[in-house]
Amino acid sequence: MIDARQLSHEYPDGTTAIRNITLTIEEGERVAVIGANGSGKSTLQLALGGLIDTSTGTVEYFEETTDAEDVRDRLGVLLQDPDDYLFNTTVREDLEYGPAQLGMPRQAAARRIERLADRLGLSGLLDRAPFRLSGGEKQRAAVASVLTFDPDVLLLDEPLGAVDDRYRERILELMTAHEGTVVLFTPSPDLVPEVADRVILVGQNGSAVADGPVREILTDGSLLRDHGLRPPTTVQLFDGILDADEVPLTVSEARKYLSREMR
Ligand SMILES: Nc1ncnc2c1ncn2[C@@H]1O[C@H](COP(=O)(O)OP(=O)(O)OP(=O)(O)O)[C@@H](O)[C@H]1O
Repeated sequence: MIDARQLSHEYPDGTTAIRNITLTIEEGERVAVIGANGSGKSTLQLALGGLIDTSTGTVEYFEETTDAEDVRDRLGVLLQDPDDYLFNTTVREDLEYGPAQLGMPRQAAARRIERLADRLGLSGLLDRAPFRLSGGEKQRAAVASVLTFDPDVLLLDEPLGAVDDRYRERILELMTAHEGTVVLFTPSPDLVPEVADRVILVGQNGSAVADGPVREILTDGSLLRDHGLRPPTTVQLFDGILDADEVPLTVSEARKYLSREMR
């Protein structure tokens, strides 16, 4: 789906944000790109989404093209700042924008928007001006706006930062239910096992320092700490008590483990 070769990017002020990153993301994969603040995740997302011209390297999409504009309708890129998505007069218009750009039939688009608005608690806010939404509402509206046109690949930069637990669950469910490929960029290892089966760790110098199965990377405390992160809370909790191959990665796995043990 996405084949990136030797991506490096230096911003005009001389900051090198990503260094020589090569990665391939296959159809249907669920990948989390993790890294500390400033490690280069957002820059990598912009590069994979074809929104910056990197200093070096190429990205090939769907074995077809290296020009993201040719496949814009197949890429759902959610940037970190919801304000980048919400620029129309009302939330409804923002949600209608993507499908309209792509020529989706009006009725199908309306049904999709209604369903997403319902799932994300936006139904009562559709006629509101986006700048009059709360931070979490804006983020939910931005998530809805990339899902409206059902892209083959979702590239989501921290889609959960501002939302409360109820909508966090809903967004995770929508990500899990998405039939295509999902790439989540996040500084929070805790989130990763909820959505991904593969992790790419970006080190603080902007290079990809590890790429592998979720359990292998998230239970490697020293690797994560070396790059400014910590293992998920449950892994920390069971550190030294359970082996890496049995340690619960999520709260629900931990509950199952404890209820079995305490029976
Ligand atoms: N427009 C810019 N001009 C100059 N430097 C930038 C620019 N945007 C980001 N950087 C720098 O590039 C590096 C990588 O930033 P990036 O936003 O990609 O990191 P990140 O991993 O997404 O961080 P966070 O977790 O804080 O969102 C940082 O050192 C940052 O200061």
